[in-house]
Amino acid sequence: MTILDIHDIPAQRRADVLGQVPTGLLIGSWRPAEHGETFPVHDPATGAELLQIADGTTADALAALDAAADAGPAWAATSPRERSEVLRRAYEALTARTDDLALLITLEMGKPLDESRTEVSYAADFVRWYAEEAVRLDGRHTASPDGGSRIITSPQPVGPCLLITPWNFPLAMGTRKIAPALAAGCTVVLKPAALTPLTSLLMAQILLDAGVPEGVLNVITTTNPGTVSAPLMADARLRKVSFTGSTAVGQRLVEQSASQLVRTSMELGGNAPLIIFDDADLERAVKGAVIAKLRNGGQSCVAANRILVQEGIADEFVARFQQAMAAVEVGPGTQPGVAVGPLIDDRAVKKCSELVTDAVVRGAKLVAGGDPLPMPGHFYPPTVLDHVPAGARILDEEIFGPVAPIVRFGPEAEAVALANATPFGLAAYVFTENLDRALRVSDALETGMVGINQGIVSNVAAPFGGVKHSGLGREGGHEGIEEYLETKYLAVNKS
Ligand SMILES: O=CCCCC(=O)O
Repeated sequence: MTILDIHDIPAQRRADVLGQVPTGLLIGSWRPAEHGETFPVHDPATGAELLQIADGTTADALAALDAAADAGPAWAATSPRERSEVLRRAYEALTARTDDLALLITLEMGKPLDESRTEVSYAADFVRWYAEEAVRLDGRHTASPDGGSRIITSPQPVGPCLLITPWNFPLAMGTRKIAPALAAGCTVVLKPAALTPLTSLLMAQILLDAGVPEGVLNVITTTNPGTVSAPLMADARLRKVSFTGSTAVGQRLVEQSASQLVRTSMELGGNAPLIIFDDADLERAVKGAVIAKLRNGGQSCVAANRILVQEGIADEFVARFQQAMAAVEVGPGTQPGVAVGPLIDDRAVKKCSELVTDAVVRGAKLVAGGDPLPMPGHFYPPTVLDHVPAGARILDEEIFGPVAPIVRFGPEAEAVALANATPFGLAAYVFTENLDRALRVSDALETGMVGINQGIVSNVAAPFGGVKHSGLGREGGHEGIEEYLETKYLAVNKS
């Protein structure tokens, strides 16, 4: 591993991009928080304060729902083509601002600039995809079995939505929810994570400039998420909540959804197994394992959390994987050549350290990394643990960092049993050159997504989501817009 020096981008460029971020709340139009309170947003690479922004209250959240509810009927009544064109303009505008948005993502979240650019393109693509889906919504027309009625169905927007997004993909997790909601004719209140709200604020301004009407998109930033979400969940006007984050918070929101029977989409935690069989293409498996582990510094719900390797190939795989992980450059995301930036905060570094120590104490062998880096910011190196025994915490908990625990297995059935031995069920990865095995194992895995011979499943055209404690519903693809639609059925007398 190479640890690069802290080398910042020019102060003027940084000030320019921060100067473009609106610092208020978007409640129809931009406003300060009700009580004028603000909170700081920090750079995880240096700990430096980036900006102070409005700290929203319950009253602000309810005002945002007022704005969304008031704007709802007019937005739902726009033609699909009109909504599509607003979204298409938003896609063009986001793409044109790639450099600004990418720098902002790197400054507040830490990922390397190249990865931030990839996130901007991924995020903008959701907007393009749903601009295209907006004009492809349809229903059915059929006859009742007795021939006495026509049955006509049509999709209707569910109504005002609360969208709660995480810090790890501050732009893409926003557009993955906002774009299908707006395409369906819904209005929204967005609550971004307190650690990374700046990207959402700039994105919101870009969407307004592209023609999203006042009240259709509202943004409440806050350090106290419960004071925003709980009153909205209890309000009969809210019809939908979409959340990406931890399973514990998701469960709380699902409980709260009961009182007003609010529809829920929950994209929650993961514990992805990455399974490598003896018959895998080893080069492809190593490359896939590195990306599945290190994308976003391992801070992703679909990150490979457990690497399961079949005995016959294990020594060779571990040798090559250890070498690839150890060669990765770690440093501030603004530094060229860096592939892994800082973790989001000290707690994340502490968690990685604790999980590694626990595994080693139980008998795992540390073969790369293993200690927080002695530099300012929250840096943890790519780390590989071999022979991790059952019972180690790292096999049961979401790591959210660049640590790869390896478990060796014998027969295929053992791999499937190990993979499924978790309450989570988001993503899994399978590496094998045998098509029958790939499909058989994929069928047996209790997950919403399976990557076959590749370490990335994310794709705007595909339904992203999990089973078991990993959530409810799907985002992306055609399925993603259905989360924001109700079916209305007309019974038309035929006689
Ligand atoms: O933590 C989950 C974010 C998922 C990002 C993606 O790959 O779409």
